[in-house]
Amino acid sequence: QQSPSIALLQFKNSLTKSDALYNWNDDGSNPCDPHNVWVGIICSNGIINTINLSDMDLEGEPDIGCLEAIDGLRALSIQNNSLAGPMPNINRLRFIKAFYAGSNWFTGVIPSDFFQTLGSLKKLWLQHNNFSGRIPKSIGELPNLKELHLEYNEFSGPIPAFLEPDILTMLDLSNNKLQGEIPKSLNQFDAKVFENNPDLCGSKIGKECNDSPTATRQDQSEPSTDQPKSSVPWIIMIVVVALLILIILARANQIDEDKRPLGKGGINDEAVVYIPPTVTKKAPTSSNNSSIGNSNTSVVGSSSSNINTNNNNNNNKVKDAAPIQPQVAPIKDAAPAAARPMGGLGDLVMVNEERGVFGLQDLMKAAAEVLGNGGLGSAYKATLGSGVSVVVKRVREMNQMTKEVFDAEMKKLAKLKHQNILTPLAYHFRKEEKLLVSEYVPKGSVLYVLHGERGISHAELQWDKRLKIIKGVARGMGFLHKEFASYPLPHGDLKSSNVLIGSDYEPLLSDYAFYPLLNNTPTVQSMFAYKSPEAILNQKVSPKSDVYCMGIIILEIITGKYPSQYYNNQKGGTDVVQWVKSALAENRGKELIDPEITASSDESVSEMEKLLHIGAACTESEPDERIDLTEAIRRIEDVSV
Ligand SMILES: Nc1ncnc2c1ncn2[C@@H]1O[C@H](COP(=O)(O)OP(=O)(O)OP(=O)(O)O)[C@@H](O)[C@H]1O
Repeated sequence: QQSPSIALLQFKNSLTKSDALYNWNDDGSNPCDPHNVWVGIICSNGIINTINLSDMDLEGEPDIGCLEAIDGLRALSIQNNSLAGPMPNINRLRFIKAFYAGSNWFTGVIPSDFFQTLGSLKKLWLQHNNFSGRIPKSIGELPNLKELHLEYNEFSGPIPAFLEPDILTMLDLSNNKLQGEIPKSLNQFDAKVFENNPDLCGSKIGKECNDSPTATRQDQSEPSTDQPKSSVPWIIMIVVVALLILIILARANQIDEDKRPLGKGGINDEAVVYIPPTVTKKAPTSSNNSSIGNSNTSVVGSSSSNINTNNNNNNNKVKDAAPIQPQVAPIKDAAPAAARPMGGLGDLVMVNEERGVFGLQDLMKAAAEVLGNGGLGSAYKATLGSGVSVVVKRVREMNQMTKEVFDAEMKKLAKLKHQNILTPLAYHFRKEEKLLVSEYVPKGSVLYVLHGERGISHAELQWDKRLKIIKGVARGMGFLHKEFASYPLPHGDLKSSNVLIGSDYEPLLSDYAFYPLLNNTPTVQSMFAYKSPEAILNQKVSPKSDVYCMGIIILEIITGKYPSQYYNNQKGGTDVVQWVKSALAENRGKELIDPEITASSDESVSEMEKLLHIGAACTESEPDERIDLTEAIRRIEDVSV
């Protein structure tokens, strides 16, 4: 059998652009050599178990099958590149558990039985590609499948039957061309995961299925081929109609800027504009993809003439910045500030010039990527001409706010100085648009590093780092509770996606102190503090609700489990509160600690257990019985590495 290094080189040779893999060389070096580990390779005890090639600007048609020679390989990510061709031959990696191939240019029909050999597969991420035809039946037959992302493709036909729907905790089939009835076995998922499939029906999305051939097709036996009927005439028709709409929109826009949905309030932002992700992906330079970059591209976001319509020249890529965003409908919201015209819209107010001074014009010119669309609004990463990357958060429903109140709140936030608090850099206020700009933190959030791709940062998330993060979160919370002592919720939205990992693993809290800005709007309910038992039971929140949120993070970090509390319906993830509570009652706390941290720090298990107890005390369901923040911080500070 081939050696792992030969297999890796063969894989590299299948690519037409692989500059990032600069130390993958045929020089007898060992990919796991701790002094010169090959880029993207993650080893455990000298054996390759993960290959993480996300975001490496790779191009070509990857030969993944040759990696079957790497026995220990369990996770592979090629996400966010410009790879193309048919579905890569991952089916030769019979022991693979996680495969991430989102945001590339893969095309074509995947054979129905393609996944048959992949009985160990738990995570399959193929979103934002151009796959077509039916969702392979064999996906539904995977016995261990937990996460399935197929959104933003061209899949058609019925949703296949899932043999193990209860195991499936994360699913997104939105933005395809699926047809027929949504299987009842998928009822645990939010309607969002099926949206933008005009021909789907079922009680889940409130659309009755009639007996039309479309609606009943999934009950019939599968046709002999997965290929849908010729769609060429339809495509021509759609393109013509789209062009007509565009021309009309462009005219309307010229006539009266204020009549655009984004120009005036009153129209639901979500219904108005979205950036088709295939438009913002970077097309591979080596393959002939011209059709992707032209007529489609002019549809971007709105009728703005400022948008860069030449896809081959722009660097925008839809980035799956946080692969774990279960309650989020990604990439569907208004165009980023960076992609909209600013005529007469006022400018940014800079409140912190440490990262330089910039204005809306600079944001407009910046390469923008969608990071996500959370409960409070959507977030974009924009890389300015100066090379500085910032995050623009477009917050929903702050419309009742007067400019004076908003200014005052922003200035308060800008003054905060604490090593565990991310302070804003700038903001923008218009009656119908509020933007908050902050520094982009490259490592991402605790959510991402802990549960997302098992990359280098994850491997580094050992006991000492986890303790550092928990202490930093506690210190940041202590600071916010002093600064905003009069607020019912000094933070309000503390959860692992709002804890960013700064340099040297010092955590930075973000999205805090929004309560006064959101109060009296439905959006306030999206804050995580509203998932505390007192809020669920009687809509009451208090600073103790923040303590509950902190407890969830502590339990999440120590157990390594994704808390069910982050889901809207609590039907996925682990109920960390109950799980820890019952285990502690039976003196079994040790069993719950993430084996990834006990393996290398066995001597510290008793300290880890202390944190489980603190987490449990913070998540007591009765606020009166819940430990208060000062006491929690004191106990956390007592824990040592
Ligand atoms: N400054 C930043 N640097 C790097 N990543 C960020 C930054 N701000 C946000 N993110 C990441 O971008 C993604 C989207 O953020 P966003 O705040 O919109 O969603 P969220 O945290 O999931 O939900 P919510 O809106 O309820 O806070 C999250 O995964 C978040 O961790």
